[in-house]
Amino acid sequence: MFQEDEKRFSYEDHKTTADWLLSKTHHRPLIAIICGSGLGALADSLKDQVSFKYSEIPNFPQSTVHGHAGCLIFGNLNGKPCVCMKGRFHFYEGYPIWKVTFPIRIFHLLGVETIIVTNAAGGLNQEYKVGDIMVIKDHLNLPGFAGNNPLVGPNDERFGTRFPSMSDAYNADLRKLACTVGKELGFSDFIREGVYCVLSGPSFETIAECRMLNCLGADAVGMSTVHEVIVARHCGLRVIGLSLITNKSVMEYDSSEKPNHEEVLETGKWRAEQFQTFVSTLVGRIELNNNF
Ligand SMILES: O=P(O)(O)O[C@H]1O[C@H](CO)[C@@H](O)[C@H]1O
Ligand code: HPA
Repeated sequence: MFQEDEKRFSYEDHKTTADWLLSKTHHRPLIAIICGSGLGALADSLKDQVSFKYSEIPNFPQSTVHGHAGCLIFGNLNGKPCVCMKGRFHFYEGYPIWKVTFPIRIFHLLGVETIIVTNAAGGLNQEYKVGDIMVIKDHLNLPGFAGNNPLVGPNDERFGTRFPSMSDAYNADLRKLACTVGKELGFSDFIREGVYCVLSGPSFETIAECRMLNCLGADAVGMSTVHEVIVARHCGLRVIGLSLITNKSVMEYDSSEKPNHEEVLETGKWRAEQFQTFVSTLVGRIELNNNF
């Protein structure tokens, strides 16, 4: 399970990447956004863009999944200075978990205060429909139960404490704001609040696994986000998570439905405009430098 043959990045390695980026752009982002599968169009709405391919950024991993372009984009969204990952890294791509979460500490060193983590997810909650947007209330870190937590290993106090709390992982004020913004936009019919569960993937869940996860309290399931959130909270970032329900999890043995990545990307395209409006309006309303 652990892929620890590579040397971990030190604090200084992270500084090298952050300083390189700061020397190449005049932008000083306070909000970071991670685009989930098929949700990369979100990054295109940034104004005054400065963009870097992951391949040109020192120490950055590469995106290998269809629907994850592999660009870091700086710019303004609804008047707020942002940096946007158009493409994230997943454990199933073969990266050690500390590499999957590497960009989060870079955001921290760039001066980011708040992170918006988005993903595509399967809907376990039987009331959820394809196209619903779930504001993440909490998570289940199933790989973490087996010791796969991105904070395993030596702790560098310059990033954060050895034992960070996760009981407040998803900021309550931001969750409330997201629900208010959803109502104001007339999106109430498809805005939900629920629990996201991460699995390592890349295989989708079996029917028995979906049933089990739902019994455990998960409303949606995916293969990302949680590790990023743990590292973000460790270094003091404020977090809001949004899942686009791209497919219904298969819960019945007589169903002929099969989850697939094409459907995930298609739903992303179908909901793209409203998803962008939602995130952009939310960004416009986030208060910055407020000592949360
Ligand atoms: O979580 P994101 O990156 O949005 O992608 C989700 O979609 C892919 C499966 O279709 C998996 O990578 C899953 O995690
Ligand atoms: N399962 C896991 N990850 C996913 C799914 C799913 O059904 N849909 C999108 N990402």
